[in-house]
Amino acid sequence: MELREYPDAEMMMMNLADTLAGELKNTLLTHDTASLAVPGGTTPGPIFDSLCGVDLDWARVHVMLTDERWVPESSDRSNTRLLRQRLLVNRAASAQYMPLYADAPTPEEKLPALAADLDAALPISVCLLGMGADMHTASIFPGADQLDLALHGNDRLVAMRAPGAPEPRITLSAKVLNAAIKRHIVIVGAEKRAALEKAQRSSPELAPVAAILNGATVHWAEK
Ligand SMILES: O=C(O)[C@H](O)[C@@H](O)[C@H](O)[C@H](O)COP(=O)(O)O
Repeated sequence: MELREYPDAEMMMMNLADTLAGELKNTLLTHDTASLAVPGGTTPGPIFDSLCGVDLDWARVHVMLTDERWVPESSDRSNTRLLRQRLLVNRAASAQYMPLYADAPTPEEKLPALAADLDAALPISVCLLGMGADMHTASIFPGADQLDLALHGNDRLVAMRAPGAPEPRITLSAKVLNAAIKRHIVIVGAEKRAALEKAQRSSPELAPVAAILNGATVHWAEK
């Protein structure tokens, strides 16, 4: 794992948007399409604000989430809603979005169809992940009902319920995340930095982010 420290979060977000854009451009030089996986939550909005204005051939880019909360787009909790507001706009409006949600009461009902659709966009070219202070990443939470499958199984997508998550989730598995050609993790604040350090000394069962640190670049700013 490589750790990049930044003087402040604003600079980090702009710098990271440039890095992701450069990696997507490089991928498009040698491939017909590229894929970008991004987290939801509260951290990545400013990255999306910069990235959506980048001049690249977005029509050849598949965009997906690393994980989704099982709620419709009308909910404030929907990660898709965040993407539609802040990433899939401006130049990036022509990207091909691959949703991890479909209208059904539970994720299990739609899992096979959503996983089959993802195939066209795998392996992920550029993957950005967030991390919670409880050391979850994507929706791979400590104590989740399908933790073992998400960490060690061959499935691309896993439906999860976890004590730390208010609604059912659907997440890319560690296998898919680790197959990404470029992997970045973005965290802000002293609490998450301490959690990252703890995760480096822990097993993935207790600290799921540990499962995807090898080969990743972690970007951190205190505030
Ligand atoms: O849907 C989600 O919640 C995310 O994809 C999740 O994995 C997120 O990245 C972390 O929980 C960090 O969230 P914050 O950025 O809000 O701290």
